Amino acid sequence: MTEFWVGTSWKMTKTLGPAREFARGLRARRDWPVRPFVIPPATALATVAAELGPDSPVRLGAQNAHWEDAGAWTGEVSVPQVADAGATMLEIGHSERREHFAETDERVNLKVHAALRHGLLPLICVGESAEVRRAGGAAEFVADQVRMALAGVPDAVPALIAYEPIWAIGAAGRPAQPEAVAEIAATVAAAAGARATVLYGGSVDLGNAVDLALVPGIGGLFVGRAAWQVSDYLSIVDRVGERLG
Ligand SMILES: O=C[C@H](O)COP(=O)(O)O
Repeated sequence: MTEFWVGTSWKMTKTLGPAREFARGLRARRDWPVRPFVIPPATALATVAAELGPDSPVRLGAQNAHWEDAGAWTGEVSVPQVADAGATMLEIGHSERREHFAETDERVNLKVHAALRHGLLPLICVGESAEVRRAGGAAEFVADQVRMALAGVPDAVPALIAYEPIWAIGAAGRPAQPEAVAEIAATVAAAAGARATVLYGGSVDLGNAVDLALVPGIGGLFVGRAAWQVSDYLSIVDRVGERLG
């Protein structure tokens, strides 16, 4: 297995049946040429964890958790709760959460600390809007997001940073060019130091995965729609694994 990460977030898709089916497809896989991870909705975490089994090489993540450990926060889940359900990593600061759920840089930082307090690996999402990129401020914007997310976190603590430009995400998005990704990967590395592994996300698919995986400074791919079928996810894993292996 290379150290290169390839994972998918299901966002708000899949009830328990399809979640179980995806997890069975992962469990059936014996050899992994990359470091796999899957990030189901909170409702499916325990089911997927049970299907994967205790020693699975597939890392399980939660899409969100509150920064407090417990309390009167109706509708929220805490880091201890998602950990109890099987998560060992925590996605924080996805642009959809920043835009729709008031996930500010301050809250991102609180959630990073909460994840680390409970031994979860933070997967911190950063990325600029189309307006910021057009104005020439993408690198500075992303560097600021990274610095604020990691404020107060000791240098030696590992973290994954997913660079996901907002304009690249989703059905209306277009994948970033490798040159732009390389520039931001270097920017993130400078802001976060050696503890950070930089992933790229935003309209990754089978056709562009290798080009994006080969970008200097990129240590993983974070895939959405193109990996929501387990066979499609495994095709991306295989194609990237063949080129990096
Ligand atoms: O969580 C994954 C990213 O938001 C990318 O989503 P996408 O591959 O569907 O553009």
